[in-house]
Amino acid sequence: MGSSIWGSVNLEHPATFETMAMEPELKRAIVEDMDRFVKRREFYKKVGKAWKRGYLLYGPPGIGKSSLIAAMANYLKFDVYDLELTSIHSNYDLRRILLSTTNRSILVIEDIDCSLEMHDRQFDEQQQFVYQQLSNNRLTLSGLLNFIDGLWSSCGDERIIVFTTNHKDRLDPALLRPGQMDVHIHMSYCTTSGFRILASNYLGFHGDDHPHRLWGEIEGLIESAKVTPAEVAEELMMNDDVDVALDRLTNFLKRNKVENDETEEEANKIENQEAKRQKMENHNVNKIGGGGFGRGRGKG
Ligand SMILES: Nc1ncnc2c1ncn2[C@@H]1O[C@H](COP(=O)(O)OP(=O)(O)OP(=O)(O)O)[C@@H](O)[C@H]1O
Repeated sequence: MGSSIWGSVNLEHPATFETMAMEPELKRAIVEDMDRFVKRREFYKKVGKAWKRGYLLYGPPGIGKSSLIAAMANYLKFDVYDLELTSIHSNYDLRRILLSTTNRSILVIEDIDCSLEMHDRQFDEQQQFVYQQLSNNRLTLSGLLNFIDGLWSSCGDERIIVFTTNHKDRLDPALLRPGQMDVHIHMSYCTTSGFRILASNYLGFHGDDHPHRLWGEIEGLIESAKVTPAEVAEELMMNDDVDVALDRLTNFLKRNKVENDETEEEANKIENQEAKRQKMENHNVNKIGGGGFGRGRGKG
């Protein structure tokens, strides 16, 4: 690695599946999937497919997508290449970049929703540029995947490709078809089990062994507060003192819960008003319909 064509990748990222704040079943499913994948050399050869597996990680920023990639790489002992789409200026570039990656590696393409069609027109100049580069070469992201497939079926073994997005709903449906990305991983806001892991990571504190006066309150708030593991981590890192750190976190969660409740209330109000307006409109239409605009009722 070390070449400027690659985005910055922290090879020393300490994340492991033990330190990931994620649901245990989801972690288990990912580990089992990777274990199965690395054992299937003969299978891929037999069916004549590139020995590769694609993962799509989606969820809001700060949910731990980059941390999960690091945990996967640390588990498999694979290298990580973070493909900077902005460094691609032609098919030739793409080919050269891909050929410089090694087997037993993870190729990461982050924030793929930003490099797709321009339907939402929220692109900054750099993203516009990438889009133009891709479309000038008639290369869409699903084309990019096919290109990678073709290349790897001839000269690539044990490859993982990870795409990340904050907005799965904005993706080109072609990318979501089976065969493009094998596993879709939804990463959600911090849960009770996630909080326990973060408290252990950042404070070395295990609530089950030494119940803390705020433990129950935090667990009661954490899911309705809808906060990301990164936000929880930030609060916990603010102080080494467990009492102070958990106090800070409790207040943070309370503030978030109040904000969420208010937003929800506002949304419900708007929804109710809209339903009422719709009902009135239907009522008026019925009235007008019944009142004699029907065909053939004029006096002629
Ligand atoms: N799910 C998680 N489990 C454990 N630690 C996490 C998790 N999510 C975030 N963190 C911690 O919070 C720090 C800051 O979060 P950051 O926004 O960099 O996360 P991330 O992995 O880049 O998330 P994303 O890629 O989804 O934005 C991370 O370096 C990591 O230590």
